[in-house]
Amino acid sequence: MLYTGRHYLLGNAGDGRSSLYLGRYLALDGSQGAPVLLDVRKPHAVVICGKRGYGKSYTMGVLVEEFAGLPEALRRNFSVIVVDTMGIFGSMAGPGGIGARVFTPAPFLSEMPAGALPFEIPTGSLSVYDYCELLGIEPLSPHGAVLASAISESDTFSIESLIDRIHSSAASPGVTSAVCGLLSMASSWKLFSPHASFASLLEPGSINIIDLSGYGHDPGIKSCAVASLARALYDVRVRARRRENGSREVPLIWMLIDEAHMFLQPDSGAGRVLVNEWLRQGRQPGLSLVLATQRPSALGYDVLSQADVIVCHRLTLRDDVEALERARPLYVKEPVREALARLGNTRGAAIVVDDATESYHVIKVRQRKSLHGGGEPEIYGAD
Ligand SMILES: Nc1ncnc2c1ncn2[C@@H]1O[C@H](COP(=O)(O)OP(=O)(O)OP(=O)(O)O)[C@@H](O)[C@H]1O
Repeated sequence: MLYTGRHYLLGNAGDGRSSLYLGRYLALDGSQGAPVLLDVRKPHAVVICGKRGYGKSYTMGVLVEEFAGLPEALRRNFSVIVVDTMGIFGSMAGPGGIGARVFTPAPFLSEMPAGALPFEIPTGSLSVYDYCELLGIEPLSPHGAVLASAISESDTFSIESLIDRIHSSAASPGVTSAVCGLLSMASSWKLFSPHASFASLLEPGSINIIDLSGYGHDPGIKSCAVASLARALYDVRVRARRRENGSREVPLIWMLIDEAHMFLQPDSGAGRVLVNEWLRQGRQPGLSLVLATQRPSALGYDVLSQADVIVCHRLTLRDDVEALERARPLYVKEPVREALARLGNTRGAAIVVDDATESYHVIKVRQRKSLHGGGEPEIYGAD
């Protein structure tokens, strides 16, 4: 939409034609003013933070809805991929949704609404270090060496073929049985396949929800899925960028990750690829990242300072406020604590800090059009 009236465009200068409508400016008296938009002509690194229940996943959903609502010709530039750790974005698929597709690992497909698709990780997309991290093996131990040697035998392997290779190797029985036991556990997750590919996530204009909530008890498995996905998508866009000349071979990717602090530990595979490749180098290949978290302090200074847009809902923990204060750009004159006080208890209210325009605003994120799956469950039978 072309915005001729007064509006605030975050992330770039322009007329708002290629932008997502986030909400409205929120005045001190609680009244709402001019529209606030986020440009999508350039890639962005966005952090959405706030304490529990004040609107992080709701705001992420608004961004996804806005992508779905872009005019077809514009929308086809993008592929939107949501890493859904809590299973709350599935309502964007199916009736009353926005045409999103849900992908989930095979063991959880039967729990999903009809139409959900299998999510598999290509075995070759992970490094030896990733497998060691996933299985809790020290890479420089005899166990790590056995695993590394089995993986390096050929580019195409299944977890089951690794087990066979290790059984027929000269490794000691103790090491063999320990590593094969761990690999059998990984095989039971039904998450890996030598023939898997992420190509279907790259359909132009598609909105894809990767529901990993089934592995609720195990953050390591989710982290491994994110590492694999993030690395493969980075490689695809880097290669496409070299060949693209006036046309789009692979859509620009917006990856949105809820509960992002789980994936940004600097010593994890997911943390390394998200920080070193997506945040530091993602602009050139056209990769945008949206990270939502309750705990901005757990993201670390590096991540907060790399973000070019920060959307901060109500926050009360000292560590989190101080983390944002440390990353506060010079153009934000007001201390974060004072700015946050202006939000009060309003759900969906947020401070938005924007590097491109070197400005910050208090906004109220717009209401969702599709059902938000993240509200608290109701209590029945109380009356
Ligand atoms: N912009 C908004 N407009 C109207 N209501 C909102 C808005 N943002 C949030 N809410 C309300 O607040 C509730 C909680 O929001 P949300 O689920 O996004 O919380 P959250 O910050 O992601 O919490 P958690 O960290 O527990 O996941 C929503 O179910 C909705 O009712």
